[in-house]
Amino acid sequence: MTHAISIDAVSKRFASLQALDRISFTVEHGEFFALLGPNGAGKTTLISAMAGLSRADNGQIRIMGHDTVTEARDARMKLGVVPQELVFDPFFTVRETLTFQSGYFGIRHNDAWVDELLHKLGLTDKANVNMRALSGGMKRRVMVAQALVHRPPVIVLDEPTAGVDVELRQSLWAFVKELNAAGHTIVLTTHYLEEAEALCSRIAMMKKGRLIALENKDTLLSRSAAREVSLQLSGELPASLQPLSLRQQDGRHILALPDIAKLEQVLSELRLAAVEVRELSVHETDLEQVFVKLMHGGQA
Ligand SMILES: Nc1ncnc2c1ncn2[C@@H]1O[C@H](COP(=O)(O)OP(=O)(O)OP(=O)(O)O)[C@@H](O)[C@H]1O
Repeated sequence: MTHAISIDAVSKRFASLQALDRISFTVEHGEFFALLGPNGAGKTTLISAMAGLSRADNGQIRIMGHDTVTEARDARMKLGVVPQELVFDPFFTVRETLTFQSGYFGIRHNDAWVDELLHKLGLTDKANVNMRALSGGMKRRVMVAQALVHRPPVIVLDEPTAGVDVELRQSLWAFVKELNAAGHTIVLTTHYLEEAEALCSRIAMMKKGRLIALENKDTLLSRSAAREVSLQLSGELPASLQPLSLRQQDGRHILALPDIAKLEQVLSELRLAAVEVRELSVHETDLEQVFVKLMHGGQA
């Protein structure tokens, strides 16, 4: 039984920097998988190796069973990568860009699928506009379309929502969810835990070239209170909220917020007790801390 993606002991070094250090994991067919990590963790380097754009020093990567080095073309045909950077030829129209990309994969007469992609990504009325005349968000959509011209079963999105407005973010996720529901395997890299939480079933965390954790989302969430609410109050914290209290800090009460809906309950308990909220802020627990604590067996 092949995996959608299999990464086995992959290492890569740039001069003295160990960008990937014996990374191993698999992604199953139809999975929605998140790859998280701070800047410089090695996510993009790993994606480049998956796409055959760069070569690992050691180890093996297979896409739908095809080795990215010895069966590079087959592996590439099975994979669509939405790059982090906007890479395009400014003089081509959107349709030309997608038609050329189809040609790159040896696909002719791809108009019906290109039309469908344009439609799904809200680009139909931009089909004949030059790339350079598009807004950043529109260019980002073309990057997504470009990654899909060859109908790849495995799709990797490298921080597709960085610098993207809320509306595009939502429509992009709706589209990616649709692709996943249709059976595509999705790998998403992001800095945002919330995005990974909302979309993915498993979450991997990289740091300094290493895979430091790999968890089912539900396991991860059940083992960590990922959010906290900090409250400055006019009076005492009501007894009913004591169980949520984590600590007091600079005159503020810090409460655990297992899910955002709990905030409503916190506020209504305060109202009932006639305690006024002078200041309120919600913080994400740093994901890295969550993972590191999990790895060391502690509670986050
Ligand atoms: N071509 C290269 N030459 C030298 N060093 C490189 C090269 N490409 C990446 N690196 C280095 O490898 C490390 C991993 O970079 P990479 O871009 O893979 O991280 P990332 O996890 O994708 O980060 P980000 O979230 O910022 O995109 C970084 O320290 C980076 O500077």
